[in-house]
Amino acid sequence: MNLIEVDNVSFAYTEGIPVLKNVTFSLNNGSVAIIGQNGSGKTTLVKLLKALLKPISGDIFINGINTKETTAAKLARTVGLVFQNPNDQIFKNKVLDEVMFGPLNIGQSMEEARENAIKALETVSLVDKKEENPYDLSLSERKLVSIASILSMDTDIVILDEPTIAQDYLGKAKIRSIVHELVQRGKLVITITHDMDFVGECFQRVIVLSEGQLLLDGPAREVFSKEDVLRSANLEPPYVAQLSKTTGYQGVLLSVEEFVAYYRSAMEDWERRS
Ligand SMILES: Nc1ncnc2c1ncn2[C@@H]1O[C@H](COP(=O)(O)OP(=O)(O)OP(=O)(O)O)[C@@H](O)[C@H]1O
Repeated sequence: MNLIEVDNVSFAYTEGIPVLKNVTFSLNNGSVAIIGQNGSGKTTLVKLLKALLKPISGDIFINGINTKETTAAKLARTVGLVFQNPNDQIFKNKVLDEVMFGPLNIGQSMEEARENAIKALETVSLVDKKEENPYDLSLSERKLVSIASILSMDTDIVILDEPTIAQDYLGKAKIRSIVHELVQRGKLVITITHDMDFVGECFQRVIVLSEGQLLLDGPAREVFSKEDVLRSANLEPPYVAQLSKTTGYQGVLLSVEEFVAYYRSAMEDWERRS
């Protein structure tokens, strides 16, 4: 059984104006980025995965349960969704209370919830801010608090909506390490993002939506090699992939680490031959 099964799903907010058209894919554990230009249907798709919306045709199964027969609240133990804007998610006036809210809501004891919240705050390096008001923190820190409040529930599926927005270099590095750690622990991590560098560095699989349809679905390296198809959806491969092309490299490099390793071995080759 797949963790997520999306079977021929269509959706419209307004009758006759489809936003998603016959989308089919399945996901298990690992990391998946859903990309596409503005309005291609990414946020709608993750709201469907969380049962905040229901398909008008087709079905979505989460752990075998049809989202038409459940609610977002009932899925809270399985699917955690971190909103793009932390201000839409945060409503407590103490960081610790905010991060404990989810665990308490799914029935954990006070002690268990506190323990899980502290663990989650350690993961995002904000345990020292646990007594503060989230609104006294920077936007970047608030975003990390909203991630912690999902991590504290230890769901099998973690969905991150534009996690790198408002993050500086260190914040992005922190989010990358959180994604890697979750994947290592066997979770399914889904992101929707416009940040192709983040996708290249962090995500194993890429799903491309274009005008509500699934345009590409495959390993990141394969998807980013299809430049013409990406261009037709107004998307570009990660910067490092584009840079490596200018050096004559034939494949697709996805991260700075891969670029440095390639460049180093090319220089060694060149030195050996000269
Ligand atoms: N609540 C809503 N009511 C009506 N139309 C909506 C609603 N939410 C989104 N839409 C429309 O649905 C389409 C898909 O929007 P969606 O937000 O899913 O796309 P997206 O790929 O996430 O875009 P972005 O990258 O800009 O966040 C757009 O045309 C949008 O205007």
